[in-house]
Amino acid sequence: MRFETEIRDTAYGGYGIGTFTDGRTAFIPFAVEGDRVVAEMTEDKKSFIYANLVEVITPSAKRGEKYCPHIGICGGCSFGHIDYEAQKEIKVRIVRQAFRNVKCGVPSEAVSGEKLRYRNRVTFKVKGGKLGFYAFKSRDFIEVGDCPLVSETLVAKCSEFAAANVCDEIYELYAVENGKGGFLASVKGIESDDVKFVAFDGISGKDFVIGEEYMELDTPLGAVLIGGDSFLQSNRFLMGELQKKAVNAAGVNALELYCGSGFFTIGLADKFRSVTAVEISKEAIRLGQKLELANVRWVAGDVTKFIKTSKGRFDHVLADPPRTGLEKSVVGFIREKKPTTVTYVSCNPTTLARDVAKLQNMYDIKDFTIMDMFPGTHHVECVVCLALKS
Ligand SMILES: C[S@@+](CC[C@H](N)C(=O)[O-])C[C@H]1O[C@@H](n2cnc3c(N)ncnc32)[C@H](O)[C@@H]1O
Repeated sequence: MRFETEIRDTAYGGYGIGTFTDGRTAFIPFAVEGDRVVAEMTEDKKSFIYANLVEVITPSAKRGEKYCPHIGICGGCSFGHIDYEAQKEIKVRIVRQAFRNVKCGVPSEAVSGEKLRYRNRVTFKVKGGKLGFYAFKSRDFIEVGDCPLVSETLVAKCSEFAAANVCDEIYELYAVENGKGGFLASVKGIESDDVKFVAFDGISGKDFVIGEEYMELDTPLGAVLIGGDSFLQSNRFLMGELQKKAVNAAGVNALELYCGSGFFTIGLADKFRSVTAVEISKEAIRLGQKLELANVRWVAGDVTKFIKTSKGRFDHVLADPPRTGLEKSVVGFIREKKPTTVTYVSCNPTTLARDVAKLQNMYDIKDFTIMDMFPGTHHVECVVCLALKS
């Protein structure tokens, strides 16, 4: 069913918020506050609805120049239709809304860098030798050839790879670069055994590894190692600033939870007498160990299991969990261990605010930074530094 509505707000997830004919809230992707639009209901969720954007009748002043012909179709750029200054303003507001029940000052601006070509890692879908993505909320392959969020060298390398590894099935190509000519990739979802993968510096798949397994990434705090499969901060222009912000602490014993292959650990190792770094990915831990940091104990395992047996005393905890945030037991562990300082790095303001709220009667927020690590999308990174109340 089609309806016309004014877009009054923009939600986390990148949806414009309008009103359905019966007064219920309508979430409309690729619409932005200030638009007047025609939309079509796609999902009835009882208390609200989802709708597709059919036509923009009056465009909002917050609409921006289209930097890619696939905006509005591709599932990648949920904020791609919005002017960049407005994107940042909306993200800051979303963080402030998430923290409305937490007593603390939330910054009024986001730290930002380049808005295009910032990504040093990407997951393309590849079909018939062509690069693409899935369309928004679907499994329909759309050929893109390029993605303006991804560095030109990485796109070129992925195109070369796709052309050399033609397959009728869609496969997923995850690729990373280190900015000094190194590339690694992993491929997934191949149903045919006939394809022999070639043409990359290092590539891993379900049952094979060809070439290099890892490479060095230079960071302001030293070189770390990254694999074709392990987590890597994806904004090459801002990752250094994030790293310095996250390790801005000092003391005796630090505990780092969700440490990946050591992007923050190298900084903590300089500032603390001992560091315990916990991560579920064995590959990432193996790469961390290769850094040979004498005062770091690497623990491969689930954080929730680690805290059950940990007897250590820590004066600092750094946590950088996935979007789901900290498990209840991890928040409980921090409350029980009472480290003097806690740094929480998060890519989801909702779970961040939920967890900080549970710590706020014991901790003061000493520093809060919002970083726009993901221009063109609704995602936003925050670093919150907490200090134990005296
Ligand atoms: C946002 S990434 C941060 C990685 C690292 N701090 C960095 O900047 O490269 C989150 C990490 O948590 C790890 N992880 C997810 N669930 C976990 C769990 N239950 N226990 C331990 N590590 C986990 C993931 O493998 C991933 O490396």
